[in-house]
Amino acid sequence: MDETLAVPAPQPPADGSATSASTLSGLAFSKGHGTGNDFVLIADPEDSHLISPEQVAQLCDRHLGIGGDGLIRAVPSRFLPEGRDLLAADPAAEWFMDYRNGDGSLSEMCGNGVRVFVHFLIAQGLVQLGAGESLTIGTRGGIKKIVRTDGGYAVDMGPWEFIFPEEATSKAMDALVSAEGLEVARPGLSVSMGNPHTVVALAELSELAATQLFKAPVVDPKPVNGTNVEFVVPAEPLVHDGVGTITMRVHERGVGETQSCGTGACAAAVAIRHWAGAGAPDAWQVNVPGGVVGVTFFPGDSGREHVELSGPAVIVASGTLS
Ligand SMILES: N[C@@H](CCC[C@H](N)C(=O)O)C(=O)O
Repeated sequence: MDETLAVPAPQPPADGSATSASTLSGLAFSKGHGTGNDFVLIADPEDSHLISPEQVAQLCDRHLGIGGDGLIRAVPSRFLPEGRDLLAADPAAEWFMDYRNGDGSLSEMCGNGVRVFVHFLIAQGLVQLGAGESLTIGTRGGIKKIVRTDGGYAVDMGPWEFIFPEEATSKAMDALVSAEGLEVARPGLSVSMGNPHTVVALAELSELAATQLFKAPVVDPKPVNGTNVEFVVPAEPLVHDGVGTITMRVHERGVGETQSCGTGACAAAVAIRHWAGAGAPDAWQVNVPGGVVGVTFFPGDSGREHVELSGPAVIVASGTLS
């Protein structure tokens, strides 16, 4: 489907806090998603659209705006200081994914967003990418390499790391996590995929369904910049034909519950594999409310283990802000 939507342009707040933001009226946008994690997408090849956090929140509002879990601005890396640093390391990283959460806050990384971002660049005619070809882009979480596959895109998300490595290795947990619907606090393990995650394993799918994620779970202690929280149920048996399967729901920092979280799926696979111990597989299928993503661990060229995230990307509609 590709249709034109007319959505009122967000107004700068009355207190003048966004007076430097350019007017968004007439701005072209698209709406896309990756396994139900949905984004407002804006192409800004001249870096001429300063979109304030308040405007991001208005555009992502599901009642008063277009609606989305986040907003992605596609901007040439050369226009941003963080992009210029990446270009110095790899001149191929011409395009930068300027990602914001639905509340306007910045995040370092968005795994589903990367796939949708590349699909958007192709749909806009800003890059050409055939099946099996790869593209390098810049993000606040560093340079990412993406391969176009038959069913979507596979992204080298780079290395994972434990946020509290001593606790992760000595106790296999580093936090207690409480959420509405869970009677007692559960152990969590915090993993960075560039952005922070805390993963909690539950025993049953019925327990996962009973967990209420309309409020942010309480994580104690919390990673310093806050955290996304994944509740995960391992399949029984965990591994089939060399692939581990897990089912996940997520509460995202700066958003709320979403249908999917790519970095969260990677973090969940890291934690469950750690808990499963020696012999756990390197290939994982992660079932989320919005679909299925794949996670694979492989030796990266940085000398550390990298994580590949694979899944679909869809552009739903394109339009102009009225
Ligand atoms: N949905 C994303 C993650 C988006 C950022 C996250 N809310 C954060 O604040 O870190 C994904 O697919 O990874």
